[in-house]
Amino acid sequence: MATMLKLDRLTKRYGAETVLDGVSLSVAEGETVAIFGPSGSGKTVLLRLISGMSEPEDGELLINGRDVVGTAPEERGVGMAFQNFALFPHMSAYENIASPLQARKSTAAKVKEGVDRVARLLKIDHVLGHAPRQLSNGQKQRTALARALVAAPKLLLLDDPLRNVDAKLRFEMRLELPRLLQGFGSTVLYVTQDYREAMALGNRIAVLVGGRFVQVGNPEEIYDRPATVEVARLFGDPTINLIEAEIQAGNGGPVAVVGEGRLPLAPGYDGLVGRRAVLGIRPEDIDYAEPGDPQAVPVRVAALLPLNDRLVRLLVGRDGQEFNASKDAGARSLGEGAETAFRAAPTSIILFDPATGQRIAPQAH
Ligand SMILES: Nc1ncnc2c1ncn2[C@@H]1O[C@H](COP(=O)(O)OP(=O)(O)OP(=O)(O)O)[C@@H](O)[C@H]1O
Repeated sequence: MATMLKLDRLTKRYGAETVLDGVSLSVAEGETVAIFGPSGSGKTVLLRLISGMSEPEDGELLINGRDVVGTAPEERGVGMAFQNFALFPHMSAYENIASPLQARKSTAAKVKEGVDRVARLLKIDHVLGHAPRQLSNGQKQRTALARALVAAPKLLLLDDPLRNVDAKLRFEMRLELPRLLQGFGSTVLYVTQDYREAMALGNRIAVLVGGRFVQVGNPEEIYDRPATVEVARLFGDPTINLIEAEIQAGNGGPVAVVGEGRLPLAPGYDGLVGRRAVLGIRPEDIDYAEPGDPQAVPVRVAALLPLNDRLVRLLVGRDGQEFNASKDAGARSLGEGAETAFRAAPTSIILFDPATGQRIAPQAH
């Protein structure tokens, strides 16, 4: 598939601060890549460089094979929608959406056809006559999105477009948007601070931390095999459990010593025996065992916390170490104060180097 966007060692500085530190990324035509990272990591700056609103200090930026550094924004064929909606207040929703087509001097009939089509898709066709102040936040956000989509740009940049909408609409849009974007055939860069949104919308996710891509991969890859402890912590709610432990040789293979318990590891980790590692165990991967089970970690249920549709148990080991567990306890009665033990399927345990934070891949067996 053709490459629509290519960033090569793109660097942006503001004074002494390097905000983007040599980022490289190739995006295929028709692909949606979610740019995900914490606040201040450089996501908006990156979109501004691609759109031409600012210029890099170093590196290359190609759109459709053409080097666009130094070219005007309107020559780049890029559409944008931002988190703050930025609608023209004195124009109706219809006129707002129509403005990019009118700027191209399309005929009135073509403009109407284009606006009606996106408005229907985004379910705002009944409010096209309203001024922005007469629209709900969700409708404003959809109007801004419609305006970005109407000109069918080859490359669409969306900067956290759902940040300011309520939770219910955000949930709906998370489900709807991928289909919608696909329908337009655009290549999309989608900036978000919400890992769920990144996972739902991105064919791939580029994780931006401190102006660098720390991992680029598909959602499953990043969730199951995070490149670093930092990436592991950014994905998942409750946050992944991180436990530093010594690796020893057990009867059937390597085990991690956690408090008074032992957790069996995948056989590919037997090269780590005698070393320390950070274990990453996702709350949904924690299973329960009998309190005396030698292949589990004895804990007490310290608290029960409802989270969305689940119940999260805060487990405390004998040495005071805390763990979050979100799996259903099945027939076990694990109320507050219950004594139990936990285990996790060896293949679900992710290991990291305690010094560098990098993931340690299991060796093939
Ligand atoms: N025009 C500017 N002048 C100086 N510094 C800037 C400018 N624009 C951005 N920065 C700095 O660049 C860094 C990255 O900002 P950016 O807006 O890209 O973050 P972000 O990842 O989009 O964050 P958020 O998710 O909160 O929107 C910040 O430290 C910010 O202060």
